[in-house]
Amino acid sequence: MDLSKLNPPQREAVVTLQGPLLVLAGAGSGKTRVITHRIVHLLNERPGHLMARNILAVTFTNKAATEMKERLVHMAGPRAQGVLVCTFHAFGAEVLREDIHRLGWPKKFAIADMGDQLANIRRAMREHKIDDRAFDARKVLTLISKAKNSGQVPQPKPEGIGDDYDLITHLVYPDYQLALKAQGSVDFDDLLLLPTRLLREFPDLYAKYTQRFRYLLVDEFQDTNIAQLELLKLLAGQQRNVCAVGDDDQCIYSWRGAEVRNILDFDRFFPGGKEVRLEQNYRSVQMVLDAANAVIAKNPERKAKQMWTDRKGGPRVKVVSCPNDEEEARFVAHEIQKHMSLGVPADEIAVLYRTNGQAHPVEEMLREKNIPYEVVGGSEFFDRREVKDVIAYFKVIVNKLDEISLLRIVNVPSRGIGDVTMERLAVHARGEGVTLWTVMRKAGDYEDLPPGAGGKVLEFVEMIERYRAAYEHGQLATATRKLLEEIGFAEATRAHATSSTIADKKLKSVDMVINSLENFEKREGPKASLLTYLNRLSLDTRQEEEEVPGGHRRVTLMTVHASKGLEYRLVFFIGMEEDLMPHGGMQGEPQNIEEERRLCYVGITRAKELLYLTRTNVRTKRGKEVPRTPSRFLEDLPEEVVEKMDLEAPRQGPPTTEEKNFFANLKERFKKPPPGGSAGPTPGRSGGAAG
Ligand SMILES: Nc1ncnc2c1ncn2[C@@H]1O[C@H](COP(=O)(O)OP(=O)(O)OP(=O)(O)O)[C@@H](O)[C@H]1O
Ligand SMILES: [Mg+2]
Repeated sequence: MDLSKLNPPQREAVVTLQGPLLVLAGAGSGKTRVITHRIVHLLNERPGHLMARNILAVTFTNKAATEMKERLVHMAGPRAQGVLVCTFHAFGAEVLREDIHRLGWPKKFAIADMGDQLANIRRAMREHKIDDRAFDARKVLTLISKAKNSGQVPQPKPEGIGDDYDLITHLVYPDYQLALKAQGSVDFDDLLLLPTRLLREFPDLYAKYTQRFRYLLVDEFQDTNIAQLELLKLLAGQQRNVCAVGDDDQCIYSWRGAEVRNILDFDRFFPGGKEVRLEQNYRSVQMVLDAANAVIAKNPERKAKQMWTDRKGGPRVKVVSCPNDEEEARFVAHEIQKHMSLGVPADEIAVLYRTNGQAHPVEEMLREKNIPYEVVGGSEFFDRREVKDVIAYFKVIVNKLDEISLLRIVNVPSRGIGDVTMERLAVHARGEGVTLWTVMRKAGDYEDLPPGAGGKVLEFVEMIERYRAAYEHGQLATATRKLLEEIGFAEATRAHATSSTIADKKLKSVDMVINSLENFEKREGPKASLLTYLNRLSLDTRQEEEEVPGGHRRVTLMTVHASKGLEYRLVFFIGMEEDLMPHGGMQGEPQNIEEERRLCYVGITRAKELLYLTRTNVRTKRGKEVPRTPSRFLEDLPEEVVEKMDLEAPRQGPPTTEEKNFFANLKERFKKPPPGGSAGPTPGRSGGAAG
């Protein structure tokens, strides 16, 4: 590897191999690049006969992990295959796959999704006689998750001060945990907490993992939570070869438990290490960088950073006022079309927004103009009812303890097994102290079931067991087609849908599940199992894409949260208004204005060459027109970096000479991504909730 492609502080970070190392630096300064180069350097130097499998690199999203792995293989050849690159959660799942039985879970544990979690919480609430319509189970789940991520058991606040939710959470939490375990499941937070327990409680496992992972690297360290830090500290062992890179100005997940102190107090958690600062920004032109710096400078309590770029000038940041959201979308689509005709590839263009709901108008306009695009995350594909049903079948087939999924599908499509039957069976299960599945297998023995119900339950059980065996032989897609055929899924869907178009849409979603199984089998080869498929799904809820013409080169639409770490030549940051950016501004002051500001900074710093900040005067909300106020962040932009445009008096027509020249110059330079660069241009879905 050519170390001359790094600047001196980057090089220092790459070649300092022993002990803790923190790289704290602003956006686009090459932090991710330091990680990839450091790994390649490790593979070359092989300190202490190091092997690729001794290296663990942790990224924030699955997509980032895949990209980093590809880049490593590109840079270092096939030997890089052995490096484990994944998110903290995927890493936890891997550890649990091998050793969770030590804690009393079945080896084939399942990962509960949000639906499973909420169902368990509602059930526990009902058992405590708490009305699950009066109290929001989601809120309880958030509180449980917060407590778990900060390494605590939820406790009600001292008497008199705590509110109802604290108390409910405290009551429900133990039942929730027990239920998950009884179902052979873990939740997302357990993917961090249980591995930590394994390393703490079993010295042999501590030895196994600390000996295996001799070098640890963590990207986006500012958005790690306490549970992740704990796991990292344990994994670091005595050698403490931990390299963390991040930017405190980009901590944007504190609402989900990210703890910026992890990076600010790195030296306290890993004493005696080295800290490297990077100051040159290689991503953005001066105009964009100036805008970003001006916005973030207003945050108090940040580690001040000097950032400079030698990409002087560049076109000014375009601040565009639009009469309404439709016009905003039309403008964005029009500009995208214009730049594409100037030679900017679609996958170098991104549209960013604060909330998923803002994507729809833009999508419509892009479709109208036949511009290929993809929406990252935000799709409720796996929330669609029919998709959930099919997945629930998979879950039951893999794990008979999964009662939540079992109850979901036992009568879907309807097969004459009603609520009364299942309630009675549940009573028997509780009475005998066995699982629901166990009593279902002998449903014929119970006399209190409605007439004929016992036989139907037995038929269902027989079928599931038959498929359990069938899926053992791989051929997942084929088995699924058979299963759906046998249960009459298509007919039932048609019979229940209000129109044939809706039925077609639903069945198409199911086809997409089968497609994704097929792709999975192709990727994994003979070792593809339904269980690993399900685990992949829970770790990477990437939207299954609908067919879009235009192949891989597409414009990307995503939330600012999902855009972390990525870069595009052209960025449209839409909805720069109070109440959106910052979210919850105006009427209710934003809960965390500093975090909103960081989010704004993250969005701006995705742009390499040209940035559009758009806003509307009026936005349609549930059919009503709501007047809008410009974002306070727009006021922070220095006048000399901004070009204002008002669409009430639209500036139509061909690109300005300024733009033309700029792109002509850059066309050559950006034909290929610079070798060894790090942030790939085509993002998928953030682990969003994952990571
Ligand atoms: N020394 C360098 N020479 C040339 N290009 C560089 C250098 N360092 C980084 N780059 C390029 O700068 C861009 C930004 O780098 P990178 O994505 O690693 O930054 P980052 O600090 O991780 O940003 P973020 O904070 O947004 O994650 C990439 O295109 C990368 O290839
Ligand atoms: Mg990065």
